[in-house]
Order: sequence, then C-alpha cells, then structure tokens
Amino acid sequence: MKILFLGGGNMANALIGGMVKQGFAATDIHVIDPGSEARQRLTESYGVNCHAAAGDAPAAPDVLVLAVKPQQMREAVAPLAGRLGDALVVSIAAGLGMTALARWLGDHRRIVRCMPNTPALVGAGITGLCALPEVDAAGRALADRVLRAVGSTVWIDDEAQMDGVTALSGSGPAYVFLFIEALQQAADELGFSAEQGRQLAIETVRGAAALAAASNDPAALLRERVTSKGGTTEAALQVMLARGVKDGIVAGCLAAEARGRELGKQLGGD
Ligand SMILES: NC(=O)C1=CN([C@@H]2O[C@H](COP(=O)(O)OP(=O)(O)OC[C@H]3O[C@@H](n4cnc5c(N)ncnc54)[C@H](OP(=O)(O)O)[C@@H]3O)[C@@H](O)[C@H]2O)C=CC1
Ligand SMILES: O=C(O)[C@@H]1CCC=N1
Repeated sequence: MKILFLGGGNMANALIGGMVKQGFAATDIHVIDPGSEARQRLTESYGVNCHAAAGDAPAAPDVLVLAVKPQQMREAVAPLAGRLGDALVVSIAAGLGMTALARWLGDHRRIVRCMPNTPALVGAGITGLCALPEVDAAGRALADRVLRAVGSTVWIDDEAQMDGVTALSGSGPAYVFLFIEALQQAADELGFSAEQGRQLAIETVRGAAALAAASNDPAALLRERVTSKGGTTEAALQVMLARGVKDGIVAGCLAAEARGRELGKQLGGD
C-alpha cells in the first residue's frame, strides 16, 4: 500500500513516526515537502521517500494524507487535482471542510477528514474521523487502519463537530503540556532540581490519566478522593478555581472551536 503525505511538518512526523514503529514499511511511505530541512529530518529519522515537488512523487497513491497548514492547502493540492485516480484522501487540516477540498481536488470525493494529535508519535494518539458519503465501508476501514496504527479512533457523523474534536483532542496536548510546564515551574520554586520536577510532574499526569482511563468513576469523583477536608489539595484547588483555571480551560476550548469554524469559512465558505 502506497501512502503519500503532502507536507512533512510536525504532524506528518508524528504520524509517520508512529506508523513506522507500528510496522508500516518506510519504503511504502512518500512525502512531498518543498523544505530541504523537513525532507532531511524525515529521511534521517524514518527512511521514508521524500520529494521536493508533487511532480516527483508517485501518482495515484492508495492513500494521500494532506498535512499542510489549512492556509497552504488550496495551493498545495492544485498540482494533484485530476491525477489522484481512486486514492483515498485523508485530510488532517484544522477547519477545512470536505466540500471545499473536494472542489479544489477537481471534484474528487473519496475524502476522509481527520483530526489526529501529536501523541500519535508514541502510539498514544486519538483521532476523530468523518467521511463524505461517497466513501464506502472499505475506504472508511482503510482510513481507520492508518490512524489506528498511531492510537485510537472515534468516528463523527456530523462534520460540523470536527471543529469541536480539534478544540478538545487536536489542540488538547498543548493544554496538557501547559499544565506540565506549570507543575515544573512550581517544582522549581519549591527547590527541586529540573530532573526531579520533570519526573514528579510527568508521572503525576501519566498516573492520573491512567487512573481516569481505568476507572468508571467520573473525573470529579476521582478529584474528590484526592481532596481531604482541610488538607493540601483543597488549599490548592481553592486558589486555582478562584483564579479561573477551570473556566479558562473551558473558554479556551470554545475559542479553539470558534477559530476552526472561522478558518473553514475563510478557506472555503462551506
Ligand atoms: N500540529 C498538530 O498538533 C496538529 C496539526 N494538525 C493539522 O496538520 C496540518 C499540518 O500541521 P503541522 O504539521 O503542525 O504544520 P507544519 O507547518 O509543521 O507542517 C506543514 C509542512 O508542509 C509544508 N508545505 C508548505 N507548502 C507545501 C506544499 N505546497 N506542498 C507540500 N508541503 C508544503 C511546510 O513547509 P514550510 O514550513 O516551508 O511552509 C511544512 O513543512 C495542519 O493542517 C494542521 O491543522 C492536525 C492535528 C494536530
Ligand atoms: O493549532 C492548530 O491549528 C493545529 C490543529 C490542532 C492542533 N494544532
């Protein structure tokens, strides 16, 4: 199976790294990226085939993963329009609707819109997927197989909800990294070494996520079990909530969703 990536940046690296670790053959993976540094990084890290321009890459791959920035997409796909054969197009671009993309691709409608996230690099991604009605069960299964190589998948019926997926899990790792940064800053202020702070912060996030995943209890109950009356956690949460931490996170997610919708309107109007 030939898989062609258009764009070899951060998210393509995360997906390709995860796929190669899961046994996808590097020789079957091709990447188009005009940047020589991007191509060198991919060749050296994973041994995939890199091309500077679309004309050098294999025509009609089995799967074409569109991994350029949404604002770069229209120009980037233009050389591919009309030469895709039966390829399954998997777009990971935030905001960009499938109707506009189909138009840009010369009315190619075998399109699956996905929203993965960077933990794909370590096989712990989560991807939301949504397909045009023209994509048959085999096409959906193929997209699912590619994305499941780098984590779990969730199918979404209504494309309008893809901006919500982007806001939660696409951008979500950045929110978690911000939280880890904050814990490490606190560790520093409390006199721990950088390595001690890193270990205490990261293992706490890893352990709490593992406990939440393994438990049927809601997160609020798990939180209450840590929070002894008159204890240290209560002291912390009072300050955090008073400073709007939880409301800020919810409002931030809604802002991300709104930005996705705005991008979609600016790009294609669909
Ligand atoms: N980063 C993330 O966590 C996630 C990103 N996404 C989506 O993935 C897509 C890529 O994001 P990300 O990897 O972060 O972005 P990057 O900017 O890191 O990667 C995009 C790459 O595409 C290259 N490029 C630009 N023009 C072309 C072209 N015409 N043909 C081929 N390649 C081209 C860019 O080169 P240059 O830098 O020289 O312009 C760059 O190397 C976006 O649409 C984003 O919405 C989805 C989920 C999560
Ligand atoms: O910030 C962005 O627009 C992209 C989409 C989700 C994560 N990164």
